Amino acid sequence: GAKWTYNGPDGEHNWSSNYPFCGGAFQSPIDFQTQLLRYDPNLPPIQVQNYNLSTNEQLTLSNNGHSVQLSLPSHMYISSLPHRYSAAQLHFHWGSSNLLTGSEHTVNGKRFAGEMHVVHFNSDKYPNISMAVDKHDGLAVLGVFIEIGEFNPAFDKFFKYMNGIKYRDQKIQVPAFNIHALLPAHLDEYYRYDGSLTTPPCYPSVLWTVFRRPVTISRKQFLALATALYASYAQESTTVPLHGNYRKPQLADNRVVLVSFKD
Ligand SMILES: NS(=O)(=O)c1c(F)c(F)c(S(=O)(=O)CCO)c(N[C@H]2CCCc3ccccc32)c1F
Ligand SMILES: [Zn+2]
Repeated sequence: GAKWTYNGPDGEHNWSSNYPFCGGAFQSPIDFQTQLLRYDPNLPPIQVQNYNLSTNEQLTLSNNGHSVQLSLPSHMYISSLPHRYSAAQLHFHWGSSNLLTGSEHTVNGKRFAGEMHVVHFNSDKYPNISMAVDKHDGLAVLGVFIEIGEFNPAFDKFFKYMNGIKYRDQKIQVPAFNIHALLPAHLDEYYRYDGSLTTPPCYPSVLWTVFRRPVTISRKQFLALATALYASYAQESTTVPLHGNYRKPQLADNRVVLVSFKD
């Protein structure tokens, strides 16, 4: 599709000229404002299966020009939703080296340092993510806020390979590891709403689950993420740093955000 960026003439305010859904309803991310929240006691804890991958599996770590993404095998899935949602990939959104605020969702205007998304597709109904990506019940994304704090050994399982994918479309194979270790504590506490892809084509096809509790990574780990990658190709003479890859909050319209916690 047409090229798009997070800033400049192809930035998010112009996405809708090439990608009409980006100007439509049910867009993501949104700001989780207290007055939008409604406690729902029937929201079950999130349960995932087969996230503890064996180290003799290999995953593809790639720089797609918009984010760093890690491919995930489809035998990983979410088991606590009405349909089975099988994993496809995980990726990140972050700020920049001097702007430690790059999450997409915000909580009463508070922006976290970054946000991880684990993208799944409805494998009960669709054979692969390409067939699911534009269907109303096609995708389920788990969102995890990232804060600066303690060093996080789980993230280093692939952060240490970032120098191999500095430029757009570079990819490497990395040993698989326990993806569950990337998730926060308390998978029973989360925000839930109907939304969209936060990048073009912005299809309103995502059941969002954003965990209340953040994970922490160290400042050194965050800077590695925020400064290692370029959105430009290796052979290009002008380098374009890959940072600030987060969409601003969209209108909630009259959407309700369900929460699984009372406080
Ligand atoms: N924030 S977000 O909405 O979760 C989100 C991103 F922000 C994001 F950058 C990506 S991307 O890395 O693929 C680059 C642009 O599509 C995705 N990809 C998804 C949806 C598009 C098709 C597809 C096909 C295979 C695997 C994953 C995906 C994405 F879903
Ligand atoms: Zn994302």
